[in-house]
Amino acid sequence: MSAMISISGLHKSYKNKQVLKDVNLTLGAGQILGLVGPNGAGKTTCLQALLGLTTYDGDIDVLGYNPSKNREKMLADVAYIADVAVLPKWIKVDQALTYMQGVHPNFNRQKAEAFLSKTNIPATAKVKTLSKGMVTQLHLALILAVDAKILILDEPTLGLDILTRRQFYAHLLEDFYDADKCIIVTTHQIEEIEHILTDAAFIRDGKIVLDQSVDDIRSRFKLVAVDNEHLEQAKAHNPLFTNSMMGITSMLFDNADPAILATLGKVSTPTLADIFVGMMTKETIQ
Ligand SMILES: Nc1ncnc2c1ncn2[C@@H]1O[C@H](COP(=O)(O)OP(=O)(O)OP(=O)(O)O)[C@@H](O)[C@H]1O
Repeated sequence: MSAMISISGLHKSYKNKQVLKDVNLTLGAGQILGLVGPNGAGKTTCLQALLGLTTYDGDIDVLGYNPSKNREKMLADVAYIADVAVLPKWIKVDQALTYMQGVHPNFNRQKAEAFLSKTNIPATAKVKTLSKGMVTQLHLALILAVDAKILILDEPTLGLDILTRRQFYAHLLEDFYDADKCIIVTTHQIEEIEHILTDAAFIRDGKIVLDQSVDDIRSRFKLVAVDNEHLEQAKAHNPLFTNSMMGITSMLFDNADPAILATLGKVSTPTLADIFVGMMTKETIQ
């Protein structure tokens, strides 16, 4: 797999505050990476560096371009969407298409119109008269009509209801994604994007604390509903996270011996959200 995006030794500080600390990430065709972290972890700053929107120290290569030096050329093949609330309320649907045509060299207006013709969105409607779901569809039409190799989504579904959030990701897979493209999506709500990700990177206080394929993550971490008589024994195996609820104690283990875990209780594969909570609550990070 040759890299479409390569970030190495990325550091960023605002005044005296270091907000990105030695970030290293690589992404190739067919990968959908979830960059997940709590508020203020550095997700947006990382994407801004990637897009050449902020200064940084370190090396970033996007499709052979250095974003801080060749931003314009790079953006011909990169589509970037911040949260969908950024569409101005006063703009009409057809004006939004004209705007995109003006700013994006690879925007295909016919493709956007064909997508919109399958919705109930009138071309002359102003954004402020559309429901949130319709705004999402309009946003999708704008994204999908950009013939980009890389799609960068920063909290794309912030403020949308659960149905429209799900619809957004379903369309993304059906209408944008293919094996020649890659996508980075940031979110706090990992449970909603877990099913579309091939890879996940967890970021905490500007540091990447986990970066692996979802398959590898699922085989590395295990959740055990520990039998009461084995609690002390289980603790001795250093669980990453322990949660007791309604008389059941669940422990999350990282890279533990499956044969030992099986003696402690019922073993299952945790969701990425479970692992995220475990990694974020851990006091010290190796
Ligand atoms: N322009 C700026 N000037 C000073 N500090 C900034 C600036 N932009 C971001 N920061 C700081 O950098 C850190 C990372 O911010 P960033 O927006 O990248 O986090 P995030 O993970 O995207 O957070 P959220 O999920 O809340 O959007 C925060 O501590 C933030 O206060």
